[in-house]
Amino acid sequence: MAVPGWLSPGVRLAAIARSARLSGSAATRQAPGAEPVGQAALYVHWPYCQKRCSYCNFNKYIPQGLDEASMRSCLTQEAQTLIRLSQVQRISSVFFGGGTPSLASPLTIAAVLETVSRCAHLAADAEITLEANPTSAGASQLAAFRALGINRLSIGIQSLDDAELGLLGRNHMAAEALGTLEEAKKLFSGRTSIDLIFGLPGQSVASWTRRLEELIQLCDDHVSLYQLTLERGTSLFKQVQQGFLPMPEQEVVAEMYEAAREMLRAADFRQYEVSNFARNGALSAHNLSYWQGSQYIGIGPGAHGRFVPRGSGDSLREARIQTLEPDSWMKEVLNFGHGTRKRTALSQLEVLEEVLVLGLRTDVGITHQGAQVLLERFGCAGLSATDPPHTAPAVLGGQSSPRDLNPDSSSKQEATACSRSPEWTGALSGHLKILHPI
Ligand SMILES: C[S@@+](CC[C@H](N)C(=O)[O-])C[C@H]1O[C@@H](n2cnc3c(N)ncnc32)[C@H](O)[C@@H]1O
Ligand SMILES: C[S@@+](CC[C@H](N)C(=O)[O-])C[C@H]1O[C@@H](n2cnc3c(N)ncnc32)[C@H](O)[C@@H]1O
Ligand code: SF4
Repeated sequence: MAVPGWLSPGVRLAAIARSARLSGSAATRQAPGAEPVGQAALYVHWPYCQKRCSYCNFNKYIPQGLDEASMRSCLTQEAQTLIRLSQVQRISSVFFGGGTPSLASPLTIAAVLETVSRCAHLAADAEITLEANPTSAGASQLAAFRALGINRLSIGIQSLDDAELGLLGRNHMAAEALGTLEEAKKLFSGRTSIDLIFGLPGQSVASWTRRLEELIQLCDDHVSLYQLTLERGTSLFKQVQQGFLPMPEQEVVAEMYEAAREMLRAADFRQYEVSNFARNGALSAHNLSYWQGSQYIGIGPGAHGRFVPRGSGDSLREARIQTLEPDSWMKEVLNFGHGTRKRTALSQLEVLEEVLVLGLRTDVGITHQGAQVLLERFGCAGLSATDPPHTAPAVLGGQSSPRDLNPDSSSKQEATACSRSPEWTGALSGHLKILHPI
């Protein structure tokens, strides 16, 4: 299963399993995988931060003599190359993530948006998100970002406790976070999101819920809650390994999560994904498009993408990763027009697996209607999602059980075989009955 790690920061399987119980609530969104092929979401990675947080292993660098004009020109060049390669006519949403994209100059953000609008249709009301760190440097430009077209802001508040912020190695204090939130709510009313982390060393259920209660009084209409993941290679990981910091027990962390869900529900938030809560319909269109299995293009160092490179005559969706290190990435963009380091053609079965796993993260889950669309889209029209598993001889090199149906190979020939295989459909049917037992 090749779902990128960044899709689930801090969320463990236990939490996913818990949230699967949500499956089956009001199905108002588009069926998974039903996105028109002529459109994609666009992710733009800004790889720089002012300081390394103690827990973070995302692709980020502390800049030394950053040449922002070159970075800008490479981002626009890569956006142009990959949008053309995908042949999409419409970009449905744009997300500037990082790293700390609020440290980029408004000129850079504007240049990327201008290029996107030149290469494809970007609707005036398309969701365009920027992640901001609540430092004075990050917050000072918010009005400028709003003016150039950013219409959703995601603020990395993480905690309202200064001691916890110190432990996390953040370079902001709780007061700055609250100041940035106030400012953001004026500029991005109804479209300001906050990120919080729970399950920190030394944190108790009581200290977590007290701070969360405070934030629920002050926040806007979107909250993301991430359980801390101890990532190898981070300084927090080392401190915990060496016994200097005690991690809370898993049961305590589970209690934190359940308590937070309850509090947010009481404040009219809908939990629409394992880690995400929205009220007044403020669901993130961009992040939803990941969970719905839509195409997305990733530009910038280390960005991930999932799209069909129709411009080169291909018809299979590819998982793409851009070169991680910014200077190497820039050289590649200058030489080739893009810095794609890894391309993996995905078989239809692999795409379907991703769609199923990601769909399970949402409250809508995998519905019968969505399953039908999937079956039709992946070449199995006419077979019902509730058909019993077939037992005919396997086509996939002797594999016969659902668990085995995960071919590493992604050759086009095999993908075609997969899509028509009765075993494949049977495996899917079996899964669907488990996932959505209405
Ligand atoms: C990679 S950051 C980028 C945005 C911005 N620089 C910030 O720190 O908010 C996006 C989100 O991932 C979260 N994150 C990063 N590492 C994490 C970890 N080890 N466990 C849980 N969440 C993590 C961050 O806290 C943040 O809310
Ligand atoms: C953890 S999510 C936080 C989203 C936020 N809570 C919101 O509601 O908008 C955002 C982070 O995931 C990572 N990310 C998102 N899309 C990505 C992509 N296509 N390629 C690489 N990283 C991505 C980036 O590090 C980004 O900072
Ligand atoms: S500011 Fe965000 S991206 Fe940068 S190190 Fe901290 S958590 Fe990671």
